[in-house]
Amino acid sequence: MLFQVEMTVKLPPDMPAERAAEIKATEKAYAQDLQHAGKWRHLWRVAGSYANVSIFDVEDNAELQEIVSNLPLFPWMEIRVKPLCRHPSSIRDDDS
Ligand SMILES: O=C(O)C[C@H]1C=CC(=O)O1
Repeated sequence: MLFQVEMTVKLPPDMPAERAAEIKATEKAYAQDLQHAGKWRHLWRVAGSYANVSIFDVEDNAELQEIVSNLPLFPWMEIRVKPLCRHPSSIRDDDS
């Protein structure tokens, strides 16, 4: 199942820079592992914002919940999820 997930990160301004850097490094490793595993298909920065638009390819809602809630930045994120399905006018034969 494909989902579009929009994540907006709002770190507290008083979080020490070293702590923020540590969380971001852990987040990067987690995100890259999921990309290598094919679960996190696309990861795009929203220009001008500390936000991303991502496409996840997961088994079901429960797997998406598991992945997203384990993001190291999850406590400081606003997340919006939209389920996706194929568009009848798409010129592609599959969801690539
Ligand atoms: O930077 C972000 O958009 C937040 C988060 C998502 C992947 C990652 O490495 O950090």
